[in-house]
Amino acid sequence: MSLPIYLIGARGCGKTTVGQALSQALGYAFNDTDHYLQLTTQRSVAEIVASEGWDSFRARETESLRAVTAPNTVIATGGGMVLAEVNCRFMREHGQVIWLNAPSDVLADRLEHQPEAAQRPTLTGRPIAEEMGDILRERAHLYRQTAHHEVNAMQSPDRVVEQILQSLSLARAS
Ligand SMILES: Nc1ncnc2c1ncn2[C@@H]1O[C@H](COP(=O)(O)OP(=O)(O)O)[C@@H](O)[C@H]1O
Ligand SMILES: O=C(O)C1=C[C@@H](OP(=O)(O)O)[C@@H](O)[C@H](O)C1
Ligand SMILES: [Mg+2]
Repeated sequence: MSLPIYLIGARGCGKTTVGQALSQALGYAFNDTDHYLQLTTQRSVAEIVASEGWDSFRARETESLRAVTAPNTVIATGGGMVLAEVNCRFMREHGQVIWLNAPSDVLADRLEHQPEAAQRPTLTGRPIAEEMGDILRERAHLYRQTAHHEVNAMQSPDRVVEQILQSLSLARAS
């Protein structure tokens, strides 16, 4: 039995994409807190936020984190998971936490190509490039202090997976 692996980081850093590939590489299950929420509520993130507001979405997100936590599982979290200290503590106590780090211009570029508006309603009302700059300024310290390992997310998904595996095996060996 191995501890769950949590992927954290801002929108567009690749948590969902890399998480699926990492789970296959390890032979683990895969889960995603946003997918879990969509499945259990039958609503998109945008619909939940529009009808209940962000505070309610954040409360549901905390419940999802607990619900999807299981051994031998890779868990892609939503970008705002670290906003609640209780979530940060929970992830550090229950598994290995990996931060997929990329600069705001790279994130904005990915999100402009693949906005997935139902999954990512605006956080600030500002244009995406400015929004991602604001978000990283606000959250970078939370990602940094919550993560056991930081990985450069500006590489191909396969390379990111390799780097994560390397970080985890080095951690096990030491
Ligand atoms: N390492 C990567 N290199 C290039 N594009 C990526 C990478 N990881 C993810 N993407 C692309 O960026 C977008 C957001 O990826 P996603 O996995 O949904 O990110 P997150 O779950 O962190 O918001 C998708 O279009 C995806 O194909
Ligand atoms: O950064 C955020 O606050 C959010 C990121 C989204 O997930 P991804 O990071 O998977 O896009 C989703 O949870 C929601 O729109 C809020
Ligand atoms: Mg995602």
